Amino acid sequence: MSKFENAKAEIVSEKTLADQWTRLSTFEVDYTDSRGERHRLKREVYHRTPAACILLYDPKRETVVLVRQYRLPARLVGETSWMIEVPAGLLDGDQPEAAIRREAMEETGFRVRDVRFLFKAMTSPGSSTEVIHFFAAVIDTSDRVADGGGLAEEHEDIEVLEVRLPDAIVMIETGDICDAKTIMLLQWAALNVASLK
Ligand SMILES: Nc1nc2c(ncn2[C@@H]2O[C@H](COP(=O)(O)OP(=O)(O)O[C@H]3O[C@H](CO)[C@@H](O)[C@H](O)[C@@H]3O)[C@@H](O)[C@H]2O)c(=O)[nH]1
Ligand SMILES: [Mg+2]
Repeated sequence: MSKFENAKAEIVSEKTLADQWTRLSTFEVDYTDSRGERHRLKREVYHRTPAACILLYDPKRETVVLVRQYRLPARLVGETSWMIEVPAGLLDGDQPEAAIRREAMEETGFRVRDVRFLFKAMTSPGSSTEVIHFFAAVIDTSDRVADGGGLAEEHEDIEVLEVRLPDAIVMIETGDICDAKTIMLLQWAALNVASLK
């Protein structure tokens, strides 16, 4: 039996603090803790919309397709501003699989054939509603039908990289790759490379 069997949480108020690119709100929650004591908690939530990301793996060359782009928050914590990540994007109202096919094409120029859903994950559950759907697809050089690079009208400026999987794993250790969804997919690839054919 969990210690939270008798715990309870009831939202009593929500106030929007900012409502531009992403809504930020503050909540009051009446929380009855595991000892039966009641407290009023304050919690700020960043209402991120769902997203999807994908491991694109070429088994013949043992390479993964990664993208590099400007990420302001990375710079604010002292990381490089041009982060290396797996292709990813917001669902923008589409189903996760349709969205990741679209993003793979826009960002990398790869037309993916069979897409495998792996899992979904909340990326920062203490403060953000963000849920990312994780996918994998096997690709080869003939699947690259465009340059990628992102949408010019959204000022996306994306570099497409093809990196050998063992080198990408080393880049996690050196800190050259420090994006969580990318680390998760590369580690999944390292564990499951035999099933990617
Ligand atoms: N106007 C405006 N545009 C923004 C802002 N923030 C991002 N954008 C634009 O919104 C678009 C989002 O591109 P997507 O490819 O759909 O999303 P993403 O940024 O790659 O998101 C993925 O990575 C993020 C960082 O790891 C994840 O947070 C997200 O869930 C997803 O996985 C880009 O064109 C970007 O320039 C903003 O504050 N204002
Ligand atoms: Mg993107």
